[in-house]
Amino acid sequence: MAAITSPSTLAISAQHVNKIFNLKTENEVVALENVNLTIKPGEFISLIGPSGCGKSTLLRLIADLITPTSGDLKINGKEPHQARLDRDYGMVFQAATLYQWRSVSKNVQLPLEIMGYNREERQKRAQEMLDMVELGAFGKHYPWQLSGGMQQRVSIARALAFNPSLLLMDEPFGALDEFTRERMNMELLRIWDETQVTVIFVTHSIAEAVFLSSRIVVMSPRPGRITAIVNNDLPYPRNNDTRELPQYFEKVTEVRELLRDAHEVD
Ligand SMILES: Nc1ncnc2c1ncn2[C@@H]1O[C@H](COP(=O)(O)OP(=O)(O)OP(=O)(O)O)[C@@H](O)[C@H]1O
Repeated sequence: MAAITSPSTLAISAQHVNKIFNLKTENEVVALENVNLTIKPGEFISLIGPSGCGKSTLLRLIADLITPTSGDLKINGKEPHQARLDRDYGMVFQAATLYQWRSVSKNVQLPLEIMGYNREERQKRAQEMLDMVELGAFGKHYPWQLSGGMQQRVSIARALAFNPSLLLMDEPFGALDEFTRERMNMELLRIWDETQVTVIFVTHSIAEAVFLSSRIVVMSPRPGRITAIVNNDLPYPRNNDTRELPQYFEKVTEVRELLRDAHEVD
């Protein structure tokens, strides 16, 4: 089931969003302070910043895994809870979180099973998704028979199986070697282009953020704030040649300096 969104609706609208953990206790942590961010459908947004600046917290607020302490947050114009019920997003984490005792195809089918698709529909859709991530021949394999990069591709196939309008990714390639990571970056851009999904991507890597994103959200810690939003007009489609462009290096330097400034404020 596709998440139906009118083209004019923002994918994400965050206005004055605050998140304080352990409010009014001695362990109080201001994880996010006055976050204002709007994301249009089809954008590729990276969240970047040092450890503890609230990147995962922002993603978890969007996914309705936690709720804001104050402020207004809408997903496709809806409350996060409603967006969750409507399955507006799929999620991919750093660890592939696949069920080792289920075949690759059965892992991709899992959300469809929960949503009540019949067996034939599930199998057809899982095969389409596995073809998309170039694992069409691996449906009968088990996750433990696949490399880390292949397992993450299965996670992406599963997250997109029910055609969500948003894909939330929390350091999905952080555990992969540099070479696999660069290949996965290119695969992800191809999938983004094919599906037109809106991506929100958490990363520690400046190079990854610049290669992938149409905009980069720079954050600083204690309290977690957005300190800059960088437009990235490097042309798509991007490929290995993109990484050699002078504009690519300029953008990497720009983001690095913004991160350094954000840290110095701390
Ligand atoms: N459930 C929680 N209870 C208390 N504090 C929390 C909780 N979750 C996160 N925090 C705190 O909120 C702040 C932001 O954490 P968050 O995990 O969002 O940062 P991050 O930028 O994703 O970090 P990293 O890059 O290390 O994953 C941190 O200070 C963290 O300790």
